[in-house]
This record gives sequence, C-alpha cells and structure tokens, in this order.
Amino acid sequence: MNPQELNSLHLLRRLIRQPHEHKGHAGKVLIIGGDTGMAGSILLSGRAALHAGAGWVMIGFLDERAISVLADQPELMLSHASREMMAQAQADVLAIGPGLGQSQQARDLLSDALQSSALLVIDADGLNLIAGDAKLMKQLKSRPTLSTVITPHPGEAAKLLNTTAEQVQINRPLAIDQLLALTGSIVVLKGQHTLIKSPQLNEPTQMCLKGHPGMGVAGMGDVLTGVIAAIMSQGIKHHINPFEASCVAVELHAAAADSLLNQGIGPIGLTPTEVIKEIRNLINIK
Ligand SMILES: NC(=O)C1=CN([C@@H]2O[C@H](COP(=O)(O)OP(=O)(O)OC[C@H]3O[C@@H](n4cnc5c(N)ncnc54)[C@H](OP(=O)(O)O)[C@@H]3O)[C@@H](O)[C@H]2O)[C@@H](O)CC1
Ligand SMILES: Nc1ncnc2c1ncn2[C@@H]1O[C@H](COP(=O)(O)OP(=O)(O)O)[C@@H](O)[C@H]1O
Repeated sequence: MNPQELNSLHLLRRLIRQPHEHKGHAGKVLIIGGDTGMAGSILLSGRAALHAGAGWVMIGFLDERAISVLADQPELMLSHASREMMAQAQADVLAIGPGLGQSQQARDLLSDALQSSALLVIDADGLNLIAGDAKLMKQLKSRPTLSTVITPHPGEAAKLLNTTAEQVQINRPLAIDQLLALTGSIVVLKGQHTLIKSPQLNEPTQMCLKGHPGMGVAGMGDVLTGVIAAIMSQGIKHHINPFEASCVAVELHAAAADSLLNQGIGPIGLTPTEVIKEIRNLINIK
C-alpha cells in the first residue's frame, strides 16, 4: 500500500478546552534527557510541550549544570533525573532521549521508562541506546500496543536496523515497515516527507508533504518530541490516541515551519524556538 498524504489537522478541534477544564485535563508530561552539553535539547522539548498545551511539563535532567539553562523557562518543573523522581512524577506521558547521552544512568532511566505504564515517546539517544542493547529492545517490544512512539531520523533508524542512513533513505517505506516489525511501536521516520506508521493492521502509512529544508537544524527534532508528548497528554481526556497525536504533531510542526516561511522567516536561519511559537498560533486557530 502506498503512503497516504497526511491530513490530520482537523483533529485539533478535539483539543478545544471546555470552560470547566483545568490542567489535569491536559495531562502531565515528563521529559528525561539533557546530559553534559545538551541542556538545550531538553529545554527545546520542554518549551515545545508547554506551548503545545500540556497541563504540566516536568523535566528530569542528567547534567546538574543544566539548571542554569533550564531556569530560563520558569513554568518548567525541574529535577535532577533519577529513577525515584521518574516513579514519583506519575506522568501521563514520558518522553525520553533528547540529549540523554549513553551513560549507564541513561540506560537505567530508559529501562525504567520502558517498563512504566505511562505513554512513551522515545527519541535521539533513547533510540541509540536501544539499538545496541537486546534487553532494552525486548522491553520495548513488550510494551502494550499503541502506548509507544519512536521518532528516529534516518541516522537513528539506520542504527536500529543495523544498516546505513543512505540505505534507509533509498526506500523509506520499506525502512518504516522494518522499524515497525522490529519495535512494535508507532514509528515516525523523520526527514523530508516524514512517514508515520501504526502497528494496527490496515492503518495506511501517512506521509507528511509539508515542511522544508529550513527545518534541517539542530534542535528541530527535539521540538517535535515535545509536541508529540503534549498532544498525547491532552489526547487522554480529549480522545486523541497516540497514533493520531503523532500525526497531528508531525503535521503541526511542518505546517508551522511553512507558515513562518510564508511570513519571510527562513528557510535559512529558521530556529526551532520560532517554530514552537508558531505551533501555538496554529493550534489556537479555530
Ligand atoms: N541543543 C542541543 O543540545 C541539541 C542536542 N542534540 C542531541 O545531540 C545528540 C546527537 O544527535 P544528532 O541527531 O545531532 O546526531 P546523530 O544522532 O549522530 O545523527 C546524525 C546522523 O543522522 C543522519 N541524519 C540525520 N538526519 C538525517 C536526514 N534528515 N536525512 C538523512 N540522514 C540524516 C546523518 O547522516 P549524514 O550526516 O551522514 O547525512 C548522521 O549519520 C542527541 O542526544 C541529540 O538529542 C540534538 O538534538 C541537537 C540539539
Ligand atoms: N528537508 C527537510 N524537509 C522537511 N523536514 C525536514 C527536512 N530536514 C529536516 N526536517 C525535519 O526537521 C526535524 C529534524 O529532526 P532531527 O534530525 O531529529 O533534529 P535534532 O535531533 O537536531 O533536533 C525532523 O522533524 C525532520 O523531519
């Protein structure tokens, strides 16, 4: 079956807030990552989750010095990452990977995340860790259907599939089928014309035709991770399942970059921070 053009923004209507709603209706997101030199990645994911509407955004950072960067956004609830804080947070959605690094601590946190009952988004080093570790892969495969989203770029996809980014790019529909068979997760294969596939039978692969090469800048994927987590957390009470949330988030992210381009912002020099604010604008268009 050929991929189908992604057309999911009508689902945004389900996010409309009723007058009685409070932050509990928008859900609690916990993002784990930000090891040495990579606090920026987790700040971008956190800000994206906040501006895309999560009720609470909590950050568990690995590098103690990250606090000086993260303090820039006081709405974020900040803690040093530990297995205890992860368990106590009782997050609805856990997102793990941006700037996570590949230390033993990172591996332990990922293993706990894979065994948690929260919905899960795995990106970046979360995927690199799983690629090299059969036990983590088994934990991933054992998760309940539709509870997990993985967001590899072609380099991360290649590590998971034990091939090269070039091979992934030669046949992206084949690569996403292989990633789904390998992991049992909802797969978002990033890059030009991002593909999204659900483990549910008969669900066609979705292809996002929006977006542009101005999005090729470090941190743009971290924003997507935060947006997926935020739509998933709102979706719990607003009836958007994790596959639908992934579709909406990918399309919003790319549509925001297109919208900025139409306003003369980018492609060259477009920043993930600008995209975050434009995503909020698009979510609130009725
Ligand atoms: N502000 C911060 O703190 C930031 C921190 N960050 C953190 O840094 C860590 C390293 O993550 P990373 O993605 O930068 O490097 P890495 O995993 O080695 O990937 C490169 C490989 O992937 C490939 N490839 C990628 N995209 C492709 C495409 N569209 N199409 C084709 N190929 C593509 C690429 O291929 P090639 O260049 O050979 O064409 C190369 O092989 C990680 O923890 C992350 O969270 C970042 O989030 C940035 C902001
Ligand atoms: N040429 C392009 N066309 C459309 N989207 C792109 C293009 N290049 C990159 N992107 C998008 O930008 C984001 C880059 O993510 P990623 O490579 O994970 O960045 P990082 O890890 O540095 O944050 C993805 O959502 C990807 O689909």
